[in-house]
Amino acid sequence: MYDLLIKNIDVLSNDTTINHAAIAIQDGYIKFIFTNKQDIVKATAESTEVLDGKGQLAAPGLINTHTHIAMGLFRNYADDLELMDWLQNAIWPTEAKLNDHYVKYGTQLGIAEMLRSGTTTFSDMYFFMNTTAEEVKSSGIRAVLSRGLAGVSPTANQALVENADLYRTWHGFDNHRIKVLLGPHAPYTCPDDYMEKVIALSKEIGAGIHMHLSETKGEVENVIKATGKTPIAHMHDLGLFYNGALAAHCVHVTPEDMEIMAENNVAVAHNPQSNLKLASGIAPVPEMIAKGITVGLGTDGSASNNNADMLEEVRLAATLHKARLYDPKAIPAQAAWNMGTVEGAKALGYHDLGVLQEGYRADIVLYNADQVHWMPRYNDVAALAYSANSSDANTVIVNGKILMKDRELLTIDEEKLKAEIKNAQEFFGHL
Ligand SMILES: CSC[C@H]1O[C@@H](n2cnc3c(O)ncnc32)[C@H](O)[C@@H]1O
Ligand SMILES: [Zn+2]
Repeated sequence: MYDLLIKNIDVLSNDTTINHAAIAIQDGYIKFIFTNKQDIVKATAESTEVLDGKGQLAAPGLINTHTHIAMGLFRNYADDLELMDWLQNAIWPTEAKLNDHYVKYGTQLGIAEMLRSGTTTFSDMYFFMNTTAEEVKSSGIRAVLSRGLAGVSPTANQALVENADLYRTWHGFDNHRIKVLLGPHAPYTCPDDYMEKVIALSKEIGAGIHMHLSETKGEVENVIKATGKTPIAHMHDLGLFYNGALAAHCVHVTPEDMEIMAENNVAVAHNPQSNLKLASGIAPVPEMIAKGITVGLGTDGSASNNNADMLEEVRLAATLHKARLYDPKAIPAQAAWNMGTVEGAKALGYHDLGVLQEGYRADIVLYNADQVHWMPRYNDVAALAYSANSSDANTVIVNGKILMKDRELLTIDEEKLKAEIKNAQEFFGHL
């Protein structure tokens, strides 16, 4: 018996579209992709639920490797500022007013937005993460959660305890639908003695690391001034990369940094929209990929993006580097799509996610491809990278479960959510 069969569907598997196929799902995995008519008739009789995918393209769900998802609460709140001004004078004073209630609805807002735009996994770094985990559990989305850690904070040691508790409670939940990492925020908030505690904790409990690194020129200059080394080289010398790491941004990295990253399994979360909007710069992504570094895509928070739409990041990744290098092949459509899916999955430690293939996890988006802006259908990867709208995502499946059907969210009460976000806006007020 199959739990779910999606039939009459075109399936994007790697770089090829398989027409008139059926996807059989069992226990959260893609069991078979059938093309033979008789097999499909038989599987239909053997399935608990059958979805008709007529006119739709099944593609892997998008994977957001770096966000602060509850920051949707501060969307369009403080714009047109560079990173440190934005953090110190707008965001951090406002975040001081956060509590479980607001993080709950901020997280729900982000999950609703992600599901509606075809994202099925997100990697988050924020506060009140037990609440975030509860929202991930109830919504059905996949997530890798890190409790943000700042060594300069009065609650720095308590935050370490909370991150360890988060790991012990949630890591591995629902066949690794939830994973947990440690989240040291950045070199400018985590002094060396604190980083040593983070590394020791990582070794003690076996948790991986997620950290902002080399985001701005100023950050790199300050670390060089203090240590004589770049942030990447300095963190390497402290031992942070003993078991790899997920590094967000890496905009200002040297060829020597890239060697360290490649040799030490440091994966990158590239956030092109946030880096542009905060005027941080453009990460040397083609150069990193050429060195063998795994690069996924992220939105960063919706206060610096200002949305959680991963299809926009795929498009930017495919176009930005062409213009920077005057090279139309710098990041081809397929490479950008892979960064938004299977490469992002690898960056988060999932090696059976991000491709529609037998034996892979069943995180699937059905796009309504029977629309004029998809036609003619020469190349579906190019369509996704260059022509599609994220609202073309019609039905979303995570871990074999349908979370959005015909654009209706099945696990989130959107009317209640919108009312709660209006209340939150009143609470936080204007700057
Ligand atoms: C300690 S929880 C995460 C922390 O990070 C802040 N943040 C949001 N966007 C960025 C960014 O681009 N670089 C560095 N820090 C960022 C967020 O507001 C939280 O305070
Ligand atoms: Zn960030």
